[in-house]
Amino acid sequence: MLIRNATLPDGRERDVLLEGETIAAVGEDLPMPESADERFVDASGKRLLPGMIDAHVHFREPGFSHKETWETGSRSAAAGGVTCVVDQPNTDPPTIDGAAFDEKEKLASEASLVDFGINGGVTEQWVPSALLQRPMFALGEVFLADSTGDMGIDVELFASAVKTAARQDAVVTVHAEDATEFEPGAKERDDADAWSAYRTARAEAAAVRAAAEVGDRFDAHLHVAHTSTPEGIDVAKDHGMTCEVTPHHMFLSRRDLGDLDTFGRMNPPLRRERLRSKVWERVVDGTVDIVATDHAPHTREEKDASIWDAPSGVPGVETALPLLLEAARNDEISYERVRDLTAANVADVFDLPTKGRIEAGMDADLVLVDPSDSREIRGEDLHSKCEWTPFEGKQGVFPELTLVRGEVVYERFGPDSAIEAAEAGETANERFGDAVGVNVRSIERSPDPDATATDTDGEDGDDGGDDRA
Ligand SMILES: NC(=O)N[C@@H](CC(=O)O)C(=O)O
Ligand SMILES: [Zn+2]
Ligand SMILES: [Zn+2]
Repeated sequence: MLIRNATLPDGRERDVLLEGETIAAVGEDLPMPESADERFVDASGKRLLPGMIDAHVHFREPGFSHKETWETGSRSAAAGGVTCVVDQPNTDPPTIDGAAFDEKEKLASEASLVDFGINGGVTEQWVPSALLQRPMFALGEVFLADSTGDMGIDVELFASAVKTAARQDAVVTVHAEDATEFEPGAKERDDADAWSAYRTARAEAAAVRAAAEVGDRFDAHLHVAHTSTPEGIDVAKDHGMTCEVTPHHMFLSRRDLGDLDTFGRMNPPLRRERLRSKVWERVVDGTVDIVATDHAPHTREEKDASIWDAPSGVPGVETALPLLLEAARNDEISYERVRDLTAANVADVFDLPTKGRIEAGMDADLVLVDPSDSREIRGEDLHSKCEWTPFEGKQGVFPELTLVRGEVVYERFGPDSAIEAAEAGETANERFGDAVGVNVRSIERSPDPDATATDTDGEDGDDGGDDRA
């Protein structure tokens, strides 16, 4: 494929030539393809970005396929310009041992339209040696307070997990809320804002501080998931941790709960508008490392309950890049910053040397958008199983074309897309032969074979069940 005259995030206009799964060349006036099998895309006036790497999704399989599946979640990702996702461990069974990891990896390999990583989780029953022997993306999200799945753990188990991960150079991603800082008085209320009043902003900063202490002790790479407050972000960065921000904490606040009602319940919760705007400042100015969606779908029926009974979490994988591109189109953030937050920095934080940039030799994970084509976001147009969005009515710039390692996985106007295949009742595998998605840790991503060594000072045994931490 030759993509001609695309505007790159830094504003240069270039041709991009793809060969197989990789970007073969980025240059000016590259020769037209000779073979009729090769495709030519005129990208004049359009923006080409590296595909988003979403380091935080909950695709719900195995266990909760009524909420989302690898097929529907990855379809939603592809349509939103996300070419690689990282799945979190609060499934059923939870991804805490070898068998659960293998089961999830099989499901993802068979159905995912986009590349993926699978995280390993930590509970009293986790089997660290089995997880670390596998192509696990990172450890996490490790829950310092209960969220969906009730996988909250105490600080001692957290410290032991961080110690184990640090010895193997695995990143640990942390859900940082400290339940001892929640506000029990809020439980008297039953309006949707009570959730935000209950799970306080100070609970985040306290947990980030506690995590930082543990991280320092073991010289570990800690990454704080879904930071939602300026203080949480600042504490994380002051302690040398990396951090992510979700689209809902960038673009929504407690003011929106009047409309969202219980559909706006998530962990950490929406914050005051004053805090939201300071979070956004830190996204724009480069303090925040990455944007990750925490795509956490639940059905309408499940969300339509009292604020204390509704499950926590909102979908977001399909709307994150479109919302950021809308902000870029309105000069609220630069395209380069969008590239860094959604791709380049993610590849750096999680060490994915062939992803996140449009350069010769990199994976051909690409998104083409027409910046003048801003559309209203409507839940019914999205491809996730949950069919609703907290961003209903906002504007977004959606992809025209999404490629994963050179393969078209989404094309808005063309027939050659996996989404069309799905809509015609074909699976992605039927349309493309082999599955498109590949576990990014299992394909030549680990330059140092010792980095995945299994021996951890003899403390953890084989792939057995008798080595629980
Ligand atoms: N964010 C949420 O509110 N919910 C997530 C879990 C999580 O990320 O804490 C979910 O899996 O539903
Ligand atoms: Zn979380
Ligand atoms: Zn999450």
